Order: sequence, then structure tokens, then C-alpha cells
Amino acid sequence: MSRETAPHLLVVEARFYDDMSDALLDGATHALKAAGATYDVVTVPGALEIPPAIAMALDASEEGGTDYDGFVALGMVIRGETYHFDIVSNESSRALMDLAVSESLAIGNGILTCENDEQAWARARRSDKDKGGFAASAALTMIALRDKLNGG
Ligand SMILES: Nc1c(NC[C@H](O)[C@H](O)[C@H](O)CO)[nH]c(=O)[nH]c1=O
Ligand SMILES: CC(=O)[C@@H](O)COP(=O)(O)O
Repeated sequence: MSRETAPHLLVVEARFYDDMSDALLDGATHALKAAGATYDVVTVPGALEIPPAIAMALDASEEGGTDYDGFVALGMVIRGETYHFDIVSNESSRALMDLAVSESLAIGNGILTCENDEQAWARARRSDKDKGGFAASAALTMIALRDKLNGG
């Protein structure tokens, strides 16, 4: 049976860099709207808070909250002077992968890890590498795959 309703996704954006977050969100929402999907957007302080936000959304859905077919994680991590770049980058992506595998979640990972602003902007802008749009498209693809595997 094919999907009867449009996919409904939760976009979790880490607005550590406001302007770059706007660009990533533009790309992601453009892709979601183009696919006919619906979505909610929530904001967290940084990339480390994205996986917990998704976990909170899962818990809420079990208590009568909104059910989401998939998730789009958006964030920008730019290397500074300390090891914190590695922590933020590695732990946020690791936690997303753990969630996706353990809960069979359709998560598009748009947490970018860049060496400098130039790399960051080239990947954030929809008119350039559009990594926000790619993350949204990845989530939609995984939703469709799960539907197919479940007889959809
Ligand atoms: N340096 C960046 C961070 N750091 C903040 C952490 O993500 C987290 O919010 C903080 O440790 C409090 O728990 N976050 C980014 O998203 N991007 C960065 O470049
Ligand atoms: C990715 C980060 O955590 C980074 O922005 C922090 O910068 P710094 O290592 O110079 O404190």
C-alpha cells in the first residue's frame, strides 16, 4: 500500500551561526516543499543538542505528541583553536547514527563540519553545494525506503 499522507518531518536546527543556519534551513525547506512534504522546525543552541532534541521528539510522540516520519538535522561546526571541534563534530554525528540505527529513523544529517567560513558558506548556500537540501532529500529517501520495506 503506497503512502496515503505526505511525509511529515521534524527539522532540528542548531543556530550556532545564525546566518549560516538561515542558509541551511532555506535549502532544507525548499527541498521538503518541492517534495510535497510537511515539516515542523525546532531550534537548539548547538550541534550537540540536536540528537537529544530528536530523542525528546520520539519520547513525546509516544505520549500523544506529533509523530514524525523523519528528521533533518541542520548545523554548522567550524574548527576553532581547541579539540572541541572534534568533540562536537564526532559526538553529534555518532549520536545521530546511533539513533537512526537503534530506532530505524529516517534522519538526514546536515551537520556540516568545516575548517573555515569559506568552506562553510559554500556548503550552506542552496545556490552552491546546498547541503541542507541534500540532508532533507536524504531523509525523504530513507522514509520512502522504510515505506517500501514495510510493504508500502
Ligand atoms: N563550536 C560549535 C558548537 N559548540 C556548542 C555545542 O554544540 C553545544 O551547544 C555546547 O557545547 C553546549 O552544550 N556548536 C555548533 O553547532 N557549532 C560549533 O561550531
Ligand atoms: C567547534 C567549536 O567548538 C569551536 O567553535 C570552538 O572554538 P575554540 O576551539 O576556539 O574554543
